[in-house]
Formats: sequence, structure tokens, C-alpha cells
Amino acid sequence: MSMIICESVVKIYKAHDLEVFALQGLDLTIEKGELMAIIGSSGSGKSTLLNLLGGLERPSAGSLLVDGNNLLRMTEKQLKMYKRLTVGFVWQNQGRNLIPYLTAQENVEIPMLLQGRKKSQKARQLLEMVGLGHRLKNRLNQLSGGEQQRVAIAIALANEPPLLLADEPTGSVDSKTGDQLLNVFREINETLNTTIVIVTHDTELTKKVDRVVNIRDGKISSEMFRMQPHELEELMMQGIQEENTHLEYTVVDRTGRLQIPEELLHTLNLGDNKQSRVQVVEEDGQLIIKPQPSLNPTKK
Ligand SMILES: Nc1ncnc2c1ncn2[C@@H]1O[C@H](COP(=O)(O)OP(=O)(O)OP(=O)(O)O)[C@@H](O)[C@H]1O
Repeated sequence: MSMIICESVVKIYKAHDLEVFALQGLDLTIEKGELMAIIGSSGSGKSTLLNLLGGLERPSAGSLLVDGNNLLRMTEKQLKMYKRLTVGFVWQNQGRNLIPYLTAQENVEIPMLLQGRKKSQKARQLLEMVGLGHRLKNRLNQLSGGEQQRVAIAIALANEPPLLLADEPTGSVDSKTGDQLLNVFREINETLNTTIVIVTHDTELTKKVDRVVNIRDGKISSEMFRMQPHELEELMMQGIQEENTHLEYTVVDRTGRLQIPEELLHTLNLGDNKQSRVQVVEEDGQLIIKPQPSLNPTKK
């Protein structure tokens, strides 16, 4: 069974008399053991999706299964266990919210203490896994931003959750540190088989994961898959110097709707907050979308 199955997920926020449709029927499946990224412009619904997956908020409608848990039907008590055992969360700048005068090891032990008893050995193992084996006894305020973020990752892994969610984890570190953090995520993904979902604006990071999902207006609009060596080779043989690392596919949803890429809307003078018409025809197994000729072009 897949780790995450979102079907027609809707999230509506009510603020005063206004309703904001943050997610508008989102479909997404993420397999166990995937390490993938979610991108999208500001306000597209990325954090909303992560909050739903993390059990911090509930979907308004649709169906959302994570590791077999139905997040629409769970009781408060089940949700509490879910947050403790099934998901770990890493936020941007999280390292700065840890306790500065305690050591790295103590910072990892504290949440464990709250669970019952002190597990020094476990805390050490986790810190070794994130590459901080040599900094166990350093106080947090003696660590760099990237190292503090690694402590935050170790804390998120304390109960070895099958799913790790990260919201802009490299948002406030330089590119070299961001690269090292991605390597930490990869190591965790490979050794613990943790499924990892990273919301990011960091294009260096997205180049290095196999699948990148793009959210637009509360729905998945396209997905990018890292090109396999034979695909790159094929392009080279055709004489195409491909600078991109991924191939992008527009998603056709279960009812047949698709979102035309924004730059093409602009090029073809479609959309732009007005409704327009196109002809959709099939030719030799290809789908061709032709804008309706202007009815009265001279009046334009
Ligand atoms: N608690 C809330 N109450 C009302 N509206 C909200 C709330 N949280 C989010 N929204 C709205 O929902 C939409 C999606 O927000 P969300 O934070 O998921 O976007 P995002 O893609 O994460 O953006 P960013 O990249 O800027 O963080 C936005 O229009 C936002 O204003």
C-alpha cells in the first residue's frame, strides 16, 4: 500500500465572512520509501497540504490516507498517537527554536524524556546518523545554522516515524549547507527507508530528487521526473543539449481536467482571468489544443 493517498482533498479556511479554498480537490499518491519535493508559488497550498499530512489540521472534504490511517475519520486520541508515532516534522529555522544552553544530545533527549524515559544511546545514534557524532556535547548556541537544523532532524526522527515532512528545511542556509542537509535526508531515506516529503523553493534541491510535484491553485498541475541516463542519452543522440535534469508532465486529473502551463496560457493569449475556448483534437495519438480563432479580430 502507498504511504500517502490523497483523493479530491479540499481544505477550506474560514476567516470572518470569507472562505478560502486552499486545496481544491487535490489528488496525489506518494509511495513508501520515496524522497520527493513539492513546489508551487506563494499561496498555492503547499503548507496547507503539509499541515494536513502532519495531522495538524483536518481536511474539509475528500479522502486522505497516510500509512493506512484515515485522517478524516480519526478521533482526537488517534490523531495524537498519529502525530507522535507516524510523522516527524522539520520546519525552516527550526534549529533556532531549540534550547540554546543545552547540548545537542540533551536537545534530542528532552522530547524522549517527555515520552517516558531518557534514551541517551538512541539520541547519540540519531545524532550520528545526521552527521553530528562529533558535536554531541556542544551547546546549541555553539553550532552553525546547518548543524542546528540537523539536530532538529534528529529530534523529528526520535520515534522513527515512517514519514518525515519538511517545510523549507534549507530556507535559511547557504547552498553548500543546503546540499549537505539534502544528503542527510537521503541517508535517512536509504538507511531507515523513511518516506520524505520536502516543501521547497530551492531549485538546487529539486534538481537532486527523483520526483517534484508542482501545486497550482490548490491542485497538482504538473509533475517532474528526473531523467534516466538512457533518456539523457537519447536527447544527446538527437543533438539536443538538455540543460534540464527533469522531464515535466502536466497532470490530467481523474475527471480529465488539466491545467495548461502558465507560460503557454500567456503565449496563446488564453486565461488571464477570463474564460476562453480551445478545440481539443487527437491526431496520431497526440492531443492537440487549438485556441478558438478570434471571432472579430479587427475589433481587438
Ligand atoms: N489559517 C488560515 N486562515 C485563512 N486562510 C489561510 C490560512 N492558512 C492558509 N490560508 C490561505 O490558504 C492559501 C494557501 O496557503 P498556504 O500557506 O498553504 O500556501 P503556500 O503555498 O504554503 O505559500 P508560501 O509558499 O507563501 O508559504 C492562501 O491563500 C492562504 O492565504
